[in-house]
Amino acid sequence: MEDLPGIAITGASGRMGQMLIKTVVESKKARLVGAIERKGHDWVGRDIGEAMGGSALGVTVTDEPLEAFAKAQAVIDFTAPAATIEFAKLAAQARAVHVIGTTGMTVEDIAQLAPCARHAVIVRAGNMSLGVNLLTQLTRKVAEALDEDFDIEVIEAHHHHKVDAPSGTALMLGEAAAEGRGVELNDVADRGRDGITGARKRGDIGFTAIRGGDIVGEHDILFAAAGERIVLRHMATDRTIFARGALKAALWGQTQKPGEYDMVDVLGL
Ligand SMILES: NC(=O)c1ccc[n+]([C@@H]2O[C@H](COP(=O)([O-])OP(=O)(O)OC[C@H]3O[C@@H](n4cnc5c(N)ncnc54)[C@H](O)[C@@H]3O)[C@@H](O)[C@H]2O)c1
Ligand SMILES: O=C(O)C1=N[C@H](C(=O)O)CCC1
Repeated sequence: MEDLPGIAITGASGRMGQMLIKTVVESKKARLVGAIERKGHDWVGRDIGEAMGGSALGVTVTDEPLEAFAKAQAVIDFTAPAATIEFAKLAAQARAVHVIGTTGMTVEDIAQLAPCARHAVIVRAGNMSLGVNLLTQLTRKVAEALDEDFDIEVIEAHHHHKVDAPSGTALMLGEAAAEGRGVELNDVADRGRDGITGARKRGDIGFTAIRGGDIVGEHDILFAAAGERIVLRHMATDRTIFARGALKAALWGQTQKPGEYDMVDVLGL
């Protein structure tokens, strides 16, 4: 048991944090060594298992990430952009693999990860599921095969707590479609239409975000032309798909050289 890679989970009380704790505890390939929450959170100082309403797991929730990371071989981090940038620096210091599921990071945020990736492995993806990462490949292929007579729209739906839009997954799919077309997503993305927008611009990739109830995550890539439409769809019904992918990335990262990777690397797609 002591030989198994030790995993620290940030944002331990969150929707994904709790799912990750369960996934690591149930795994025969890893052990839970740390649970981190933000300063002032009422779970700090409590056993994580008891705080989650179950039996004690022998891991106390801490607000001192570096202490927890120093005991870990990997950190799995589904929190918020500002927290993730700080965690990247600390994971690099601790030489721990940093698996980042956090979405809503800006280009400037992401640029701050590069110096950390000189010292430690970083695996980052807006979606850690096998299905979505496979779908990015299909999206690229379909976009490559069709010309701009087909309008591309990415439509996503998530629960009403989600704070960022478009979702990280929608942006991954948009990137894949843009790559297939041989264009830069930044040059063609049409986000947040409202009012008299004018007619749709040929070649644009549009994004629509729906927020409601407890939707785990749904993504459609629509290719719409005169007289026909193709729709590629992924529907997540359970957050375990993200947690399992993240744990797979943490284990995969143990044998990699420092650098930045994504789930396509992990899954070998
Ligand atoms: N990549 C994926 O596959 C995937 C899947 C699901 C969610 N996500 C992303 O993961 C993130 C979290 O989603 P969620 O639904 O679990 O949100 P959540 O709000 O339920 O959880 C976030 C947690 O992070 C904690 N946190 C914030 N700042 C912190 C800090 N400085 N130190 C320690 N903890 C801190 C919060 O207290 C909270 O417990 C979002 O960005 C979401 O989009 C990604
Ligand atoms: O619940 C969330 O938040 C999710 N975020 C990711 C995204 O932004 O795409 C993955 C799906 C769930």
